[in-house]
Amino acid sequence: MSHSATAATSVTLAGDAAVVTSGLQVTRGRTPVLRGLDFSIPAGRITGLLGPSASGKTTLMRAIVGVQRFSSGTVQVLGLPAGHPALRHRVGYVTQSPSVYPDLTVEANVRYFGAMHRKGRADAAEAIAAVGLEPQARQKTGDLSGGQLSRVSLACALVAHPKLLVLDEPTVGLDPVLRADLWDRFRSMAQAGTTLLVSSHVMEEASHCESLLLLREGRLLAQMTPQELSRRGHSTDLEKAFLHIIRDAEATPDGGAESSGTAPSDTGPVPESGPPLPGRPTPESTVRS
Ligand SMILES: Nc1ncnc2c1ncn2[C@@H]1O[C@H](COP(=O)(O)OP(=O)(O)OP(=O)(O)O)[C@@H](O)[C@H]1O
Repeated sequence: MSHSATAATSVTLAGDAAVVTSGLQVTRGRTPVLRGLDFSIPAGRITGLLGPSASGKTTLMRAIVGVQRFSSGTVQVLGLPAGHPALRHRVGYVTQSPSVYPDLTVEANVRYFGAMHRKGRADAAEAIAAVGLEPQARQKTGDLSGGQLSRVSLACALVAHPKLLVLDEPTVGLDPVLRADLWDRFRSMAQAGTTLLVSSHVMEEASHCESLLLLREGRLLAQMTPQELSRRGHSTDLEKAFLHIIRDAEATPDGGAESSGTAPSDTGPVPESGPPLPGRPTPESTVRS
């Protein structure tokens, strides 16, 4: 067993797992993107999904929320296959590109998405306050800054009170104060029982998470706590620690992957795929290969 494989088992799962993948393989175009992932995400915690650009973070998130075909393996979300219709009101997904209607006000956008989940005015107001956009509530979304737009998108997901919230780089473009506020918000959501999966390029943000999935080239290098990352990577600087782990993995014969599989063929079976998420006005809301 490789060093990283030992680390991969070292996060203790308390209670139920919100997400469980087994042998997950995804090919996009002709490129094998996820190469056999086996892991669990603990319920009611913040799990960070970290890895270099193009390591497969977005693809993995898409598979979890049910908008990504996979070539083989399984993904269980809150006890159901990813993309199951019963998950529509229970899983929230915020993509990297804000998916909101620019001609509507912030409030109208959030109320629109809230209505799809049978949520009303008070829920919308709460979600807008949670992302610090009360002063902009009556402004047209198209007139907002990039960081504000991202927060509208987040509010549109928060309004549904999802049990699992999947966030693709939610803090990009936010100033340090807003970033800290958002992490506080994520922490209190987790304390209230929400499971959060948050991707980031910024290793410093790993310290806000209770569990980390470290991806590289479509393989799971390790699943560990930030403290373990620091210890195993021999640095309190998590970026340096991650680099150390990557180099360590490169030095092992199997690349240090927690699990790996044969790259699937383009024409391979598609045992499971899910329906689009409802109501997201974005091309992300289609199941694609
Ligand atoms: N629609 C697509 N068709 C073909 N290949 C794709 C498609 N989308 C993504 N890929 C490839 O899949 C790989 C993983 O992409 P993905 O977006 O999942 O990575 P990521 O870790 O989220 O990257 P980043 O941090 O830069 O957003 C990349 O090599 C990318 O080029």
